Amino acid sequence: MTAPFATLEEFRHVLSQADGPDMGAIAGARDRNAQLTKPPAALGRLEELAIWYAGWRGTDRPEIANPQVIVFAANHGVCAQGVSAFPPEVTAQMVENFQHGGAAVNQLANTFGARMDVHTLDLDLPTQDFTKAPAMSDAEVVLALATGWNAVDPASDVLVAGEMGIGNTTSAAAIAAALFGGAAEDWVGRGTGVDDEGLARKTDVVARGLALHDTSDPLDALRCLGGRELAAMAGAIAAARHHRIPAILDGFICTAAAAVLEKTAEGALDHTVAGHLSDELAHKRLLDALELEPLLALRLRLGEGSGAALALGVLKGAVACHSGMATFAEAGVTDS
Ligand SMILES: O=C(O)c1ccc[n+]([C@@H]2O[C@H](COP(=O)([O-])O)[C@@H](O)[C@H]2O)c1
Ligand SMILES: Cc1cc2nc[nH]c2cc1C
Repeated sequence: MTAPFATLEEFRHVLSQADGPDMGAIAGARDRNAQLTKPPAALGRLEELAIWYAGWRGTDRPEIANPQVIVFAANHGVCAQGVSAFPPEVTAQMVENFQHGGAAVNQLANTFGARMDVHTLDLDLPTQDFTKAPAMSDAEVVLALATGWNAVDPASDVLVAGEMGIGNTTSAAAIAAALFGGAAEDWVGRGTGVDDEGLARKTDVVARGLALHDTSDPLDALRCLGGRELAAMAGAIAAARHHRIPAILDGFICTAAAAVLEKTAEGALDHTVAGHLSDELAHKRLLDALELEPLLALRLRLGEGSGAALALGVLKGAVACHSGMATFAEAGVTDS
């Protein structure tokens, strides 16, 4: 499928046109939920999840049969500043690992019955170092958004957008600071595990990036501070909305990319749920700013879509209960 935008302004327009959920399906799902063989609200958040899912799928009794995990990989010019515990070549090496099924996310996607696709975005062409120049041109960021958009299978029924990109927690911290304000140190964390010196360098890099660029427009924040994989995740999450495919957000980098959409068009993340709380320090701040409550908190800080893939298991459980359980009448169980 070809992305319905060729410029940032057209992308903005697409976001502004997004439809809401099917209110009839939500009402039907609420009604069904009330008849299932359990005390009222005994399945807690699973009940809300199933009703939310039903609304986006447009049926009161949905199924999850075709979840799609997509991992987007890209490289970052800002790595030259010494902001990661690992060298940039690890990005391409991990892509090979994904392709051979050897990464954590391969196992999690398999465990929860998801197809997994890997998309590289010009790995040999890192973005510009954002302390010196905008990370991407208009054309580059639009191309990355479109790559993400086009990667989504319209026939899938859940999207997990994950990423791999050495240096990208620096990019995500800078974007989060540009979108929500606060100081660089509020948003910078240890990523793959930088030491105290590395953390101080990273904080300075983010502060310099924020000082250099006019990021009052969220899409400019993405272009000037982002990476191609962040733009691709934003494009994929926007495409999911277009196709009425609920999406599960992953960790700090994925949430920063998604936040660009919400800041561009309020409500743009209504079809998403926060899969987990990452151990990257500022993820909590970012989720709070977006008023998102994560499904899981397992101290993961891996990326790749791993936390969201685990949360897919929770969502599948919620939908299976909702659509598969018997009603009080069907089971002959006495209602209250
Ligand atoms: O998802 C997260 O919250 C997360 C937190 C810390 C690190 N990561 C992963 O680690 C890489 C970025 O870390 P860094 O230190 O190179 O900026 C990138 O490949 C991410 O997938 C991911
Ligand atoms: C080994 C490794 C695997 C990853 N997966 C996502 N980010 C990563 C970063 C590193 C360094």
